[in-house]
Amino acid sequence: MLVTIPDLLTPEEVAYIRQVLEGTDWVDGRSTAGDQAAKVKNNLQVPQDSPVARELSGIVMRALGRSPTYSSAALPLHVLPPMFNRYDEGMTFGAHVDGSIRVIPGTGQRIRTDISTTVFLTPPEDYDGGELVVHDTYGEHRVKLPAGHAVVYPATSLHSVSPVTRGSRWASFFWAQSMVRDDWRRHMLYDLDQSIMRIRSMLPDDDPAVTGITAHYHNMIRHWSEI
Ligand SMILES: O=C(O)CCC(=O)C(=O)O
Ligand SMILES: [Fe+2]
Repeated sequence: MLVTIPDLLTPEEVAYIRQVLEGTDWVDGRSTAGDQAAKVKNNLQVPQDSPVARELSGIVMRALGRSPTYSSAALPLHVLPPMFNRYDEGMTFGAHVDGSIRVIPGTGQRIRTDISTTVFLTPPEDYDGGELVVHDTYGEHRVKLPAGHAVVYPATSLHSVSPVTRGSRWASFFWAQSMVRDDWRRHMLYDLDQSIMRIRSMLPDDDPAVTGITAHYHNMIRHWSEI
């Protein structure tokens, strides 16, 4: 399941993050990639342990905390600190699958990467190319969103970033371990949650139909979650 989250970051947050990123050092993105991904990866990243990365990561984490869409789509158990990357003209990231296990810097805790997220930080009119291309069972999805918007997709899917042919594409990207490992189950829960919200806009919260379907949602989570 691929879910877009409009305005995850406010325009002020995007402007602040971009301003800080303007003045920071970037390193070769291959430093955090596994063997196969490193061969097809050509981008730049902010070093994960730099004070800038830590500060900006916090802004993105707080934005996730206020997003009901992220919570509902990802059902996150652990979120790795968001990182920051850029693709200047000619840069690209070929087809790869993200590494399945990553270590939370500082704590050493291992997390399983169930869900990948990209938060776009550059307005689409400022660059050509640079689409995130996600392959799933229904085919290929090309994603290029306004600055501040995010896309959430299963970390199990093959994906790539097409070459940037003009300008520079900046983004924040990160992984989460979900309480529900299976993408199809998460999809069903997300659809059910959307339907519950529509039903709740039509019926009072104490209507037996509302309590019944809400109980069903929670019982499915209880049944499927690993925490
Ligand atoms: O830049 C992006 O949108 C995705 C980055 C990515 O796929 C990765 O770092 O593994
Ligand atoms: Fe990736």
